[in-house]
Amino acid sequence: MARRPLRIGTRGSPMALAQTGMVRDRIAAAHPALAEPGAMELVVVTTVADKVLDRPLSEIGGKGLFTKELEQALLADQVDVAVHSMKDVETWLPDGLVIACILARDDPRDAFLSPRAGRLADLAPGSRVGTSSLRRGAQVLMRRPDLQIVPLRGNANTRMKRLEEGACDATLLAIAGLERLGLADRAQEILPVNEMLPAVAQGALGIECRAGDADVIALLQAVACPTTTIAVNAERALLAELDGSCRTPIAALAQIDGDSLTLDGLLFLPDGSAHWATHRTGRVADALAIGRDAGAELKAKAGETYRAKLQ
Ligand SMILES: NCc1[nH]cc(CCC(=O)O)c1CC(=O)O
Repeated sequence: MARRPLRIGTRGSPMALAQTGMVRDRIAAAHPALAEPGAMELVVVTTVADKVLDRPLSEIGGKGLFTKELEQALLADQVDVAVHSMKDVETWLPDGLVIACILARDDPRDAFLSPRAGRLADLAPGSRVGTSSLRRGAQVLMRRPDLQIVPLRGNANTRMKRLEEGACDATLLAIAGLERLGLADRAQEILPVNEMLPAVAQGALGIECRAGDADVIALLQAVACPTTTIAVNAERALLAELDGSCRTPIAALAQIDGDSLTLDGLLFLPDGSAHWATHRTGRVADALAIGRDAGAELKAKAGETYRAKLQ
């Protein structure tokens, strides 16, 4: 094959490099020609999220921070594909770019890490839970209003280090990320989804590319997971209905069993003082409509309270 190398854009954090390496290996396994030396090349792109570590994401400008520079590199033809955690991908993509494929989802749940307690329920009253995620903070406070939420920023390795240094008594991280880092053994407890509903698309990786790159889109289909794609698209449809950004604490998880789909969604006030829930079951074929409908239900339920507190 005389084509130039497939340039794979990635963030430079340890987790991003680990997951991009996994994606590259899956592409190589599906396309022997791309497994040849030099046929694929990783291009590390630094994003704002990798630089600004002192303020919560919700204040700096949301999850576009993880993806913007990678998208610019795609549009400027500096890379051919960009690997993302789908959780970090904005609800609306820039013109000219598409998510060409979503890979099989890893465990979507959140893990509890603490040197002080084996379980979230066992933390002493008043303990400091470090998280800058409004979604995680709100759900912790729903169960344990006695705990304190303190900000904790940085990539997963940085957060674990700050936990060890005593910046907080416990933290929560996606188990999928810990697994990719080979650090799943740090998890004291994996929280069930009825206690800690994950972020939209948590645990799923996606590959973005230029909408006109038909060859690239075609070759990526070999690593796509149809079930995960449907589930993630249902969750993203819910998010889109709520105009969700990182400023809006939203959790959603779609699960597929044969022809049937269940979708759970939660919308919170950032301080955990109120929340609204939706639970849907339906047919896989109606996934997008179920997502949109569930989002509309949450919006209607939250109504004025939500608009007044969040806008
Ligand atoms: N916001 C950063 C981020 N984006 C995706 C993951 C986890 C891995 C994934 O969902 O693919 C993480 C870290 C975390 O939340 O613990």
